[in-house]
Amino acid sequence: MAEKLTKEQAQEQILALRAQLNVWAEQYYDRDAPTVSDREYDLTYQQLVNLESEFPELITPDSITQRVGGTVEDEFSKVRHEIPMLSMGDIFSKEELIEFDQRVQKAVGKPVDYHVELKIDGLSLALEYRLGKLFRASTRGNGSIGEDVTANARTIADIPQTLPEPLTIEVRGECLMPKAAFAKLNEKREQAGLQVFANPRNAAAGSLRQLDEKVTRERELSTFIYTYVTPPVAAIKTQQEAVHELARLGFTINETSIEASSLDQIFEFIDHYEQERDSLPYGIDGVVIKVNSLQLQEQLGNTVKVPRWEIAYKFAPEVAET
Ligand SMILES: NC(=O)c1cnc(N)c2cc(Br)sc12
Repeated sequence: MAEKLTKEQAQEQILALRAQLNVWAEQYYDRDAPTVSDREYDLTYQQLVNLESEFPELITPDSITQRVGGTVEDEFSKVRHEIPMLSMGDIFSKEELIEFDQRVQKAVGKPVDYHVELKIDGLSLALEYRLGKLFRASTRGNGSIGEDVTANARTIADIPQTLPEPLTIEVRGECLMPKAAFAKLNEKREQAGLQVFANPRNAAAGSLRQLDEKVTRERELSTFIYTYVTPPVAAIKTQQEAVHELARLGFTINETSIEASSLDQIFEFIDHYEQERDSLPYGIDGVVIKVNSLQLQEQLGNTVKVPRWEIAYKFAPEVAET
């Protein structure tokens, strides 16, 4: 017969089990790359449930056992994206950007203007409104099927719950955790003996995909919205106009974006933000260069996987502070 644990021993084991389960759940949800079998996860989860039932005074609201559902398999209902949430082609040099511009000019038969935007280090988010009310929020998932995170999105301060007009639209952007919120969260987690998040992107993903939206609310998430998906609005001819319309409707847009009629302007933007990156209050991992004309975006279309009208210029990974 195993010796009965003291309360201190039980507390230690409970914290360790929670930390491990949180890491596994985050891997399963944030990167769709589980490192353990469902069986190993479930056995460990059951160990925690047994310990907490033996020592109920040690149960805390943030324990993974306190989530509705609880196990990783059935946390979010699925959402089908009628218009797939595509990723983007990546480039890593100005020579490749010149090649991208040449491909675009060749395809449309003339030089084009671009809209240049920071690539935010967060996770993609789709927001659907019905008659001006937030109807549904979903993650990218695999591009066609994402998770319904509506309850969580309602806790994010800069997401409008109601639009100034009774519009039925879908918009998309990035959900992020600002660097200051990330530092504060990790400090709290370290003090509680919990696994810290590796970076703001994982912290945003882990926070948006919380089953308990009260936890999401505490995480100080924010958004930058950059795509007006549907319905097409005849008066909106360019990405720049689309972003201005998003701002008019109350969405948070990233004010650094510019229109560029030359590659030199784009190079200048890239150089500036590659240098300024550390001083920004949010994480970025590059620059997105989009053909500004929506008609030309339509004409260029997409390859099987990525649009032909936009490209992500990626910065070198940041050197982690030791
Ligand atoms: N400005 C943008 O379009 C933008 C910013 N940040 C991102 N992580 C992404 C991802 C896609 Br796909 S587009 C985009």
